[in-house]
Amino acid sequence: MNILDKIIVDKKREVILKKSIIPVSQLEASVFFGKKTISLSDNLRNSTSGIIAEHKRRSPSKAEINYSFTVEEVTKGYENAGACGISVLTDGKYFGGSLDDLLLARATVNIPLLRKEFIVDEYQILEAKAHGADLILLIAAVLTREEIKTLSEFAKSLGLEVLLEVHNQEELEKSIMPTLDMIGVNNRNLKTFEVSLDFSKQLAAQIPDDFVKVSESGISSIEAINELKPFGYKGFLIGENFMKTNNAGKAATEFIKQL
Ligand SMILES: O=P(O)(O)OC[C@@H](O)[C@@H](O)c1c[nH]c2ccccc12
Repeated sequence: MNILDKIIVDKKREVILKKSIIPVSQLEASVFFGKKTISLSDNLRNSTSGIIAEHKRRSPSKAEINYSFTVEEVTKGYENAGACGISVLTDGKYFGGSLDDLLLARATVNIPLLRKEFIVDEYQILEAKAHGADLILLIAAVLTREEIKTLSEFAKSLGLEVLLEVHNQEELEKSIMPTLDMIGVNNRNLKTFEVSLDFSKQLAAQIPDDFVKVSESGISSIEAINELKPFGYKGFLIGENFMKTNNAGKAATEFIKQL
């Protein structure tokens, strides 16, 4: 079994357990159900930098990136740096994140927040809304077209935007539908961890213009962004490059200043 399959098996068990402990009615009682969300796609369309900065403590490909920051200092730093939005990893087992991280981020910043999670069930979208997210991620590699449709429609019904992540042409072709706002090409193969900007470059032309194009992972230089922009990319998701420093906010500030 590859790592992605393992994560999904664990995630499905986790969702079953959580559903039995926290009922939907409790999630729906959250103050965030009465609040409007902020649009990341609008921010990206109107930005010259397009940076979506990620809060990421560790990953399956890197045992430890950084455990010494608080969520507040990282997210405040990203907001002050001029990021268009922030991605918050909420998976615990593989990424060391939590829904509390999302809640703390929401209490700290006023820019769009992505719940970065392996979403397999509508329940997780309710959790995202209940903890202050503005958008969710759907990963084409682990969902059928029917699932992408149901989950994205559900997200939209709650006012959340949808970023759909693909890694190859087949995933892209099966996924295109009007309930998506942004399409992200992951430069990292989640099954093998191979990273190359070529994945973004190769798929760009096949992404219809109605979706904001986002390039995700393995971006660590201004040159990389300048290479990707001519392919139509408006958003750039960066985690490790900021989180591995001793001041993520400062690293993001210095990066964005050059764009
Ligand atoms: O740290 P990086 O290489 O800058 O990557 C950030 C982000 O793209 C990556 O964390 C990511 C992209 N898609 C995902 C899906 C699940 C978990 C994590 C991810």
